[in-house]
Amino acid sequence: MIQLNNVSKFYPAGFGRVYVLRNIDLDIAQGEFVSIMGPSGSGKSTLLHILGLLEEPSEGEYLLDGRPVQKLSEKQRTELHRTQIGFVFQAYHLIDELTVYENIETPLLYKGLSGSERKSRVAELLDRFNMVAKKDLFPAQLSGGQQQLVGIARALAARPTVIFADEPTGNLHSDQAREIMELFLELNKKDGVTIVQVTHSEVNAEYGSRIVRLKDGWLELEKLAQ
Ligand SMILES: Nc1ncnc2c1ncn2[C@@H]1O[C@H](COP(=O)(O)OP(=O)(O)OP(=O)(O)O)[C@@H](O)[C@H]1O
Repeated sequence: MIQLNNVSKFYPAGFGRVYVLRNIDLDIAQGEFVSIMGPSGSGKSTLLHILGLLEEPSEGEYLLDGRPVQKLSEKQRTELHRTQIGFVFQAYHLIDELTVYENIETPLLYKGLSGSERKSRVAELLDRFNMVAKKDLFPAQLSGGQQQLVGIARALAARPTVIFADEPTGNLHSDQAREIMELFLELNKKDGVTIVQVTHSEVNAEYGSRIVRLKDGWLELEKLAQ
């Protein structure tokens, strides 16, 4: 589903370049749950942003479902983003002025769905995440864990095939973090959503079926499971 071939990312620095990612080869199959780990500054978020089409590689090729992403037009890429990809951020990135309901509905406004279809999708997510009673509250009136649930519900609203999550539990207590990880596991196992998460936590990483590690922008060789 996801294939990176020799992908690098660099930024200009003085007369040279500073490399953030170097010669990354990575294959992720549909239905996998992959955890990306590595020290601070090793390039994890940059890699996730490239995978989630939020940034472009400087070199190399990214194939998503066999299609070379760099060759797509801006319009095709936006379309792909809206239909296939959900992104979950550590800091939630909810819209403060919108209610829980409206935040979850936002990605659906661009999809040309009927009002009743939108309503039923949001209702289904509110129900699944036990947030029905909170639907008219604003993000500031929720706990961190609840805000992240809304962030995930929003990411799922358009029924993406893959979720990219950048330290989704980084701001949460361990109980809330466990709840989010259990939810990811369920989405992966039951709904077949491919999940790629960046995490600093070994405990969270173990929820994934595979852990890939970055160091100084290099992908370390994967150890085979015992
Ligand atoms: N726009 C930019 N210009 C120059 N350097 C950048 C830019 N964006 C990121 N970097 C550098 O790229 C490196 C990797 O950043 P990245 O956020 O991907 O790391 P990370 O592994 O996610 O770190 P953390 O765990 O601390 O979030 C960092 O050294 C950072 O300073």
